[in-house]
Amino acid sequence: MKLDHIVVRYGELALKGKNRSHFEKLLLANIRQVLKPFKDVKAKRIQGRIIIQLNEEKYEPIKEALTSVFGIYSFSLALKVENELDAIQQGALYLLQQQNDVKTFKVSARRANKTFHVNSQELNHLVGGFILKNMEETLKVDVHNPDVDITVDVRELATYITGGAVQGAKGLPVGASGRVLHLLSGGIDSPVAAHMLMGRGSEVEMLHFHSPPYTNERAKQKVLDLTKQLTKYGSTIKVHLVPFTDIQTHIHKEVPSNYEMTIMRRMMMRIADQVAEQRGILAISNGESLGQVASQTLESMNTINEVTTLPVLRPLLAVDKEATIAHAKKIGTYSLSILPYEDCCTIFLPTDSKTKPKRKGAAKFEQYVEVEMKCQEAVASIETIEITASTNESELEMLF
Ligand SMILES: Nc1ncnc2c1ncn2[C@@H]1O[C@H](COP(=O)(O)OP(=O)(O)OP(=O)(O)O)[C@@H](O)[C@H]1O
Repeated sequence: MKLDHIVVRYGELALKGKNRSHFEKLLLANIRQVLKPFKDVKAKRIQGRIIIQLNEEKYEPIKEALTSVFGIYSFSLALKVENELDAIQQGALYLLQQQNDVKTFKVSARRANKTFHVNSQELNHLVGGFILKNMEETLKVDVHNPDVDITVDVRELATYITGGAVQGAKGLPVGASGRVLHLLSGGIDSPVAAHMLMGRGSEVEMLHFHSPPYTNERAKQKVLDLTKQLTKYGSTIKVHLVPFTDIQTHIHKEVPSNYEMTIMRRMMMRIADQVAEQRGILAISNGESLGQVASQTLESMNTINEVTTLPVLRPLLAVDKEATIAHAKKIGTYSLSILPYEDCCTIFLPTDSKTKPKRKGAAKFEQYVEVEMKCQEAVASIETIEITASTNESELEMLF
């Protein structure tokens, strides 16, 4: 006997009625994506579960990969046996024998296959009784708080027996809620905001503005490394790199310093709007949090938002910095984000940025900026890179 299967359960998905099959397919595709580095595994859908066959692959690294995938409620290492009472009893006994220090247990049987001749209640008794007969006398049944809960899941073609579940990332599978164009900098906040959107089923495409030679290759590399880290959560991610030097130098020359930041952000937002339109994306997102810096006041958001009619999603709007940092540490982006780098927003950074810029003021100073032409040029020069969970270090470096 061999514990060489994983049973994956999904929670919220089950609530989604007619969309269920679509979501299941997405989840399966996302699971397959993160399992790509493991050559020997196979994942398939069966009656409300996803079953992963490990073959010769080890469980631990696969467990690690699965805990990140949004849409998984929980999963368990499982023993697959024939739909026969004897095989189920032997399997459950074997599974319990693999565990250390077990004083109490219970059996939770579920019969998705109603043609199986024993119902769930009877199965609990028959399997529990068999275990008690064949284990030491000190072992007891505890239905409320057992050391081990043996689940027996009788499916159409086979029965899966498990002895405990690992919590999944929950949420919705990436892609279930459409696509969002996310403004990704190399800072702490925007990767966290992207991760939160992914958790609600959004597929994110990244838009990053860089200004060589003021920002260097390492800054670009950092954004790709952050994106690569985010692919762990269940999808491939496209990164659109926008050359921004020309626009920034132009603004720096033509606009009074206290409106430079606002006009620069409006240009970013216009470019995002155009890219979203081209790609059929319905919303833009960023890592802004209310009141954090000059550009993140309500007045500033109001003035910057004016240039797009698309919804601008701000998952971190009401989140404290401390909580954002804790989140970044949890998802593995923090150590990358704190590496020193030059963001394009910090070059030529004026010290007198208006914290309460007005729409009228912005429109007035934009008269001196070739808004349309500069945005079009920038959009035409975008470089797009697709990153997957299996893109390795050397491939990331070769992208340049
Ligand atoms: N170079 C950039 N490319 C794309 N988006 C950017 C860039 N710089 C900033 N942004 C977007 O604007 C938001 C606000 O940026 P800002 O520099 O004001 O704040 P921040 O606290 O440094 O944010 P972060 O930690 O996400 O960099 C970022 O969260 C990000 O969504």
